[in-house]
Amino acid sequence: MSAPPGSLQVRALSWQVAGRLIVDDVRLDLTAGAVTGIVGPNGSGKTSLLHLLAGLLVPTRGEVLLDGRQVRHLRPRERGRRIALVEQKATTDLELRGREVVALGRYAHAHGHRWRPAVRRSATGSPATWPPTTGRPTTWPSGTGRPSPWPSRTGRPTTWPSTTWPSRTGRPSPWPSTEDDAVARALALADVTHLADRRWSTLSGGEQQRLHLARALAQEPDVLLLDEPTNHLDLSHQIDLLQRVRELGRTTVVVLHDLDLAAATCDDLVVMDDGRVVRSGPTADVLQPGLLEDVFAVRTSVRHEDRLRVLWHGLAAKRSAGRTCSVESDAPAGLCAHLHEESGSSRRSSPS
Ligand SMILES: Nc1ncnc2c1ncn2[C@@H]1O[C@H](COP(=O)(O)OP(=O)(O)OP(=O)(O)O)[C@@H](O)[C@H]1O
Repeated sequence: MSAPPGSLQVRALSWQVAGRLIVDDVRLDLTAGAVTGIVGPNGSGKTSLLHLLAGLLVPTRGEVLLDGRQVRHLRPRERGRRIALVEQKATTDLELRGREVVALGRYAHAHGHRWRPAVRRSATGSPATWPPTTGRPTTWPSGTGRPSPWPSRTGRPTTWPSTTWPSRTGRPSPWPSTEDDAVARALALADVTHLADRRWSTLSGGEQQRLHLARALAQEPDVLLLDEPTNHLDLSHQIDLLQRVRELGRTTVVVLHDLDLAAATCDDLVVMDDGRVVRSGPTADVLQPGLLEDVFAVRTSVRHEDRLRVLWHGLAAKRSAGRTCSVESDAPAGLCAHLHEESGSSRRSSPS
């Protein structure tokens, strides 16, 4: 029996911008179908790593392989069919309906159009024009200074795709009913069918976030990349969304800040700090109070009850400068050696 699609290998991956190493020599093996959480402090490089996995950033060194093939070398449409990314922030001033937002996820699947605008690369390596490599808008106009506005001013319909599809000649060709079915399926999977006819600008942050998930599901990807998908959701919707994601059985990489939610959801965890992976492996092995205290500067306990739980008890002593583990820090002595070993670098260890 052949292996299910969607295994990801990350080989010695680094990304540098403006002279600063943001992602530093990351090596990971993500099993097809597993849910892997990425946790780490603000600015530790989680989003950047996710964008490298999606092929949206050009690595300075190293590579990402999807089922043995370099993600960067996949044709945009194939990448759009195989990898879906839900961004942390995505907004638009366009008056799209919920259904149209989800239909954007079908771009890479729809047949009969040959329109292929060029993708320019900005100096930072981010896509500068739409469409992105994942086959849909990677970042909508958001004022973040990253990719440029979508859609362009070339006269494409602003509400596209709706009931028509732009043909090569500019005449609308029918939007296939199979596409409508796929959109309806994605709306149902994300439990947002009731938002299909709502205007985007009238939706709450949580509703928009759940529609973003539906858009990604409409891509029917092998790999689902989610950047803080629960940050606008109430507790019940957080649990519900992550359960739905688990039930999909797709290779999923999800950035989460809530360690307890990560404990409940993820098969594997990757802990990042300062651009590096300080620990990765099965969730229960990774979630150790000593490691969490050193990385997050928070005192925690980890319980194996009906499920794995992470409880926090308060702030730990301030981390030493540069997040290094030093002999003066409160971290257990063994942890320095561990971080040294895991990172394969002396950067985290104090000079002896
Ligand atoms: N294009 C860029 N140019 C300059 N610096 C950047 C760029 N992209 C990211 N950075 C910097 O890289 C660091 C890591 O950013 P990233 O968004 O990957 O972190 P993160 O772990 O996802 O953070 P958060 O938890 O706050 O979302 C940050 O200090 C950020 O300012």
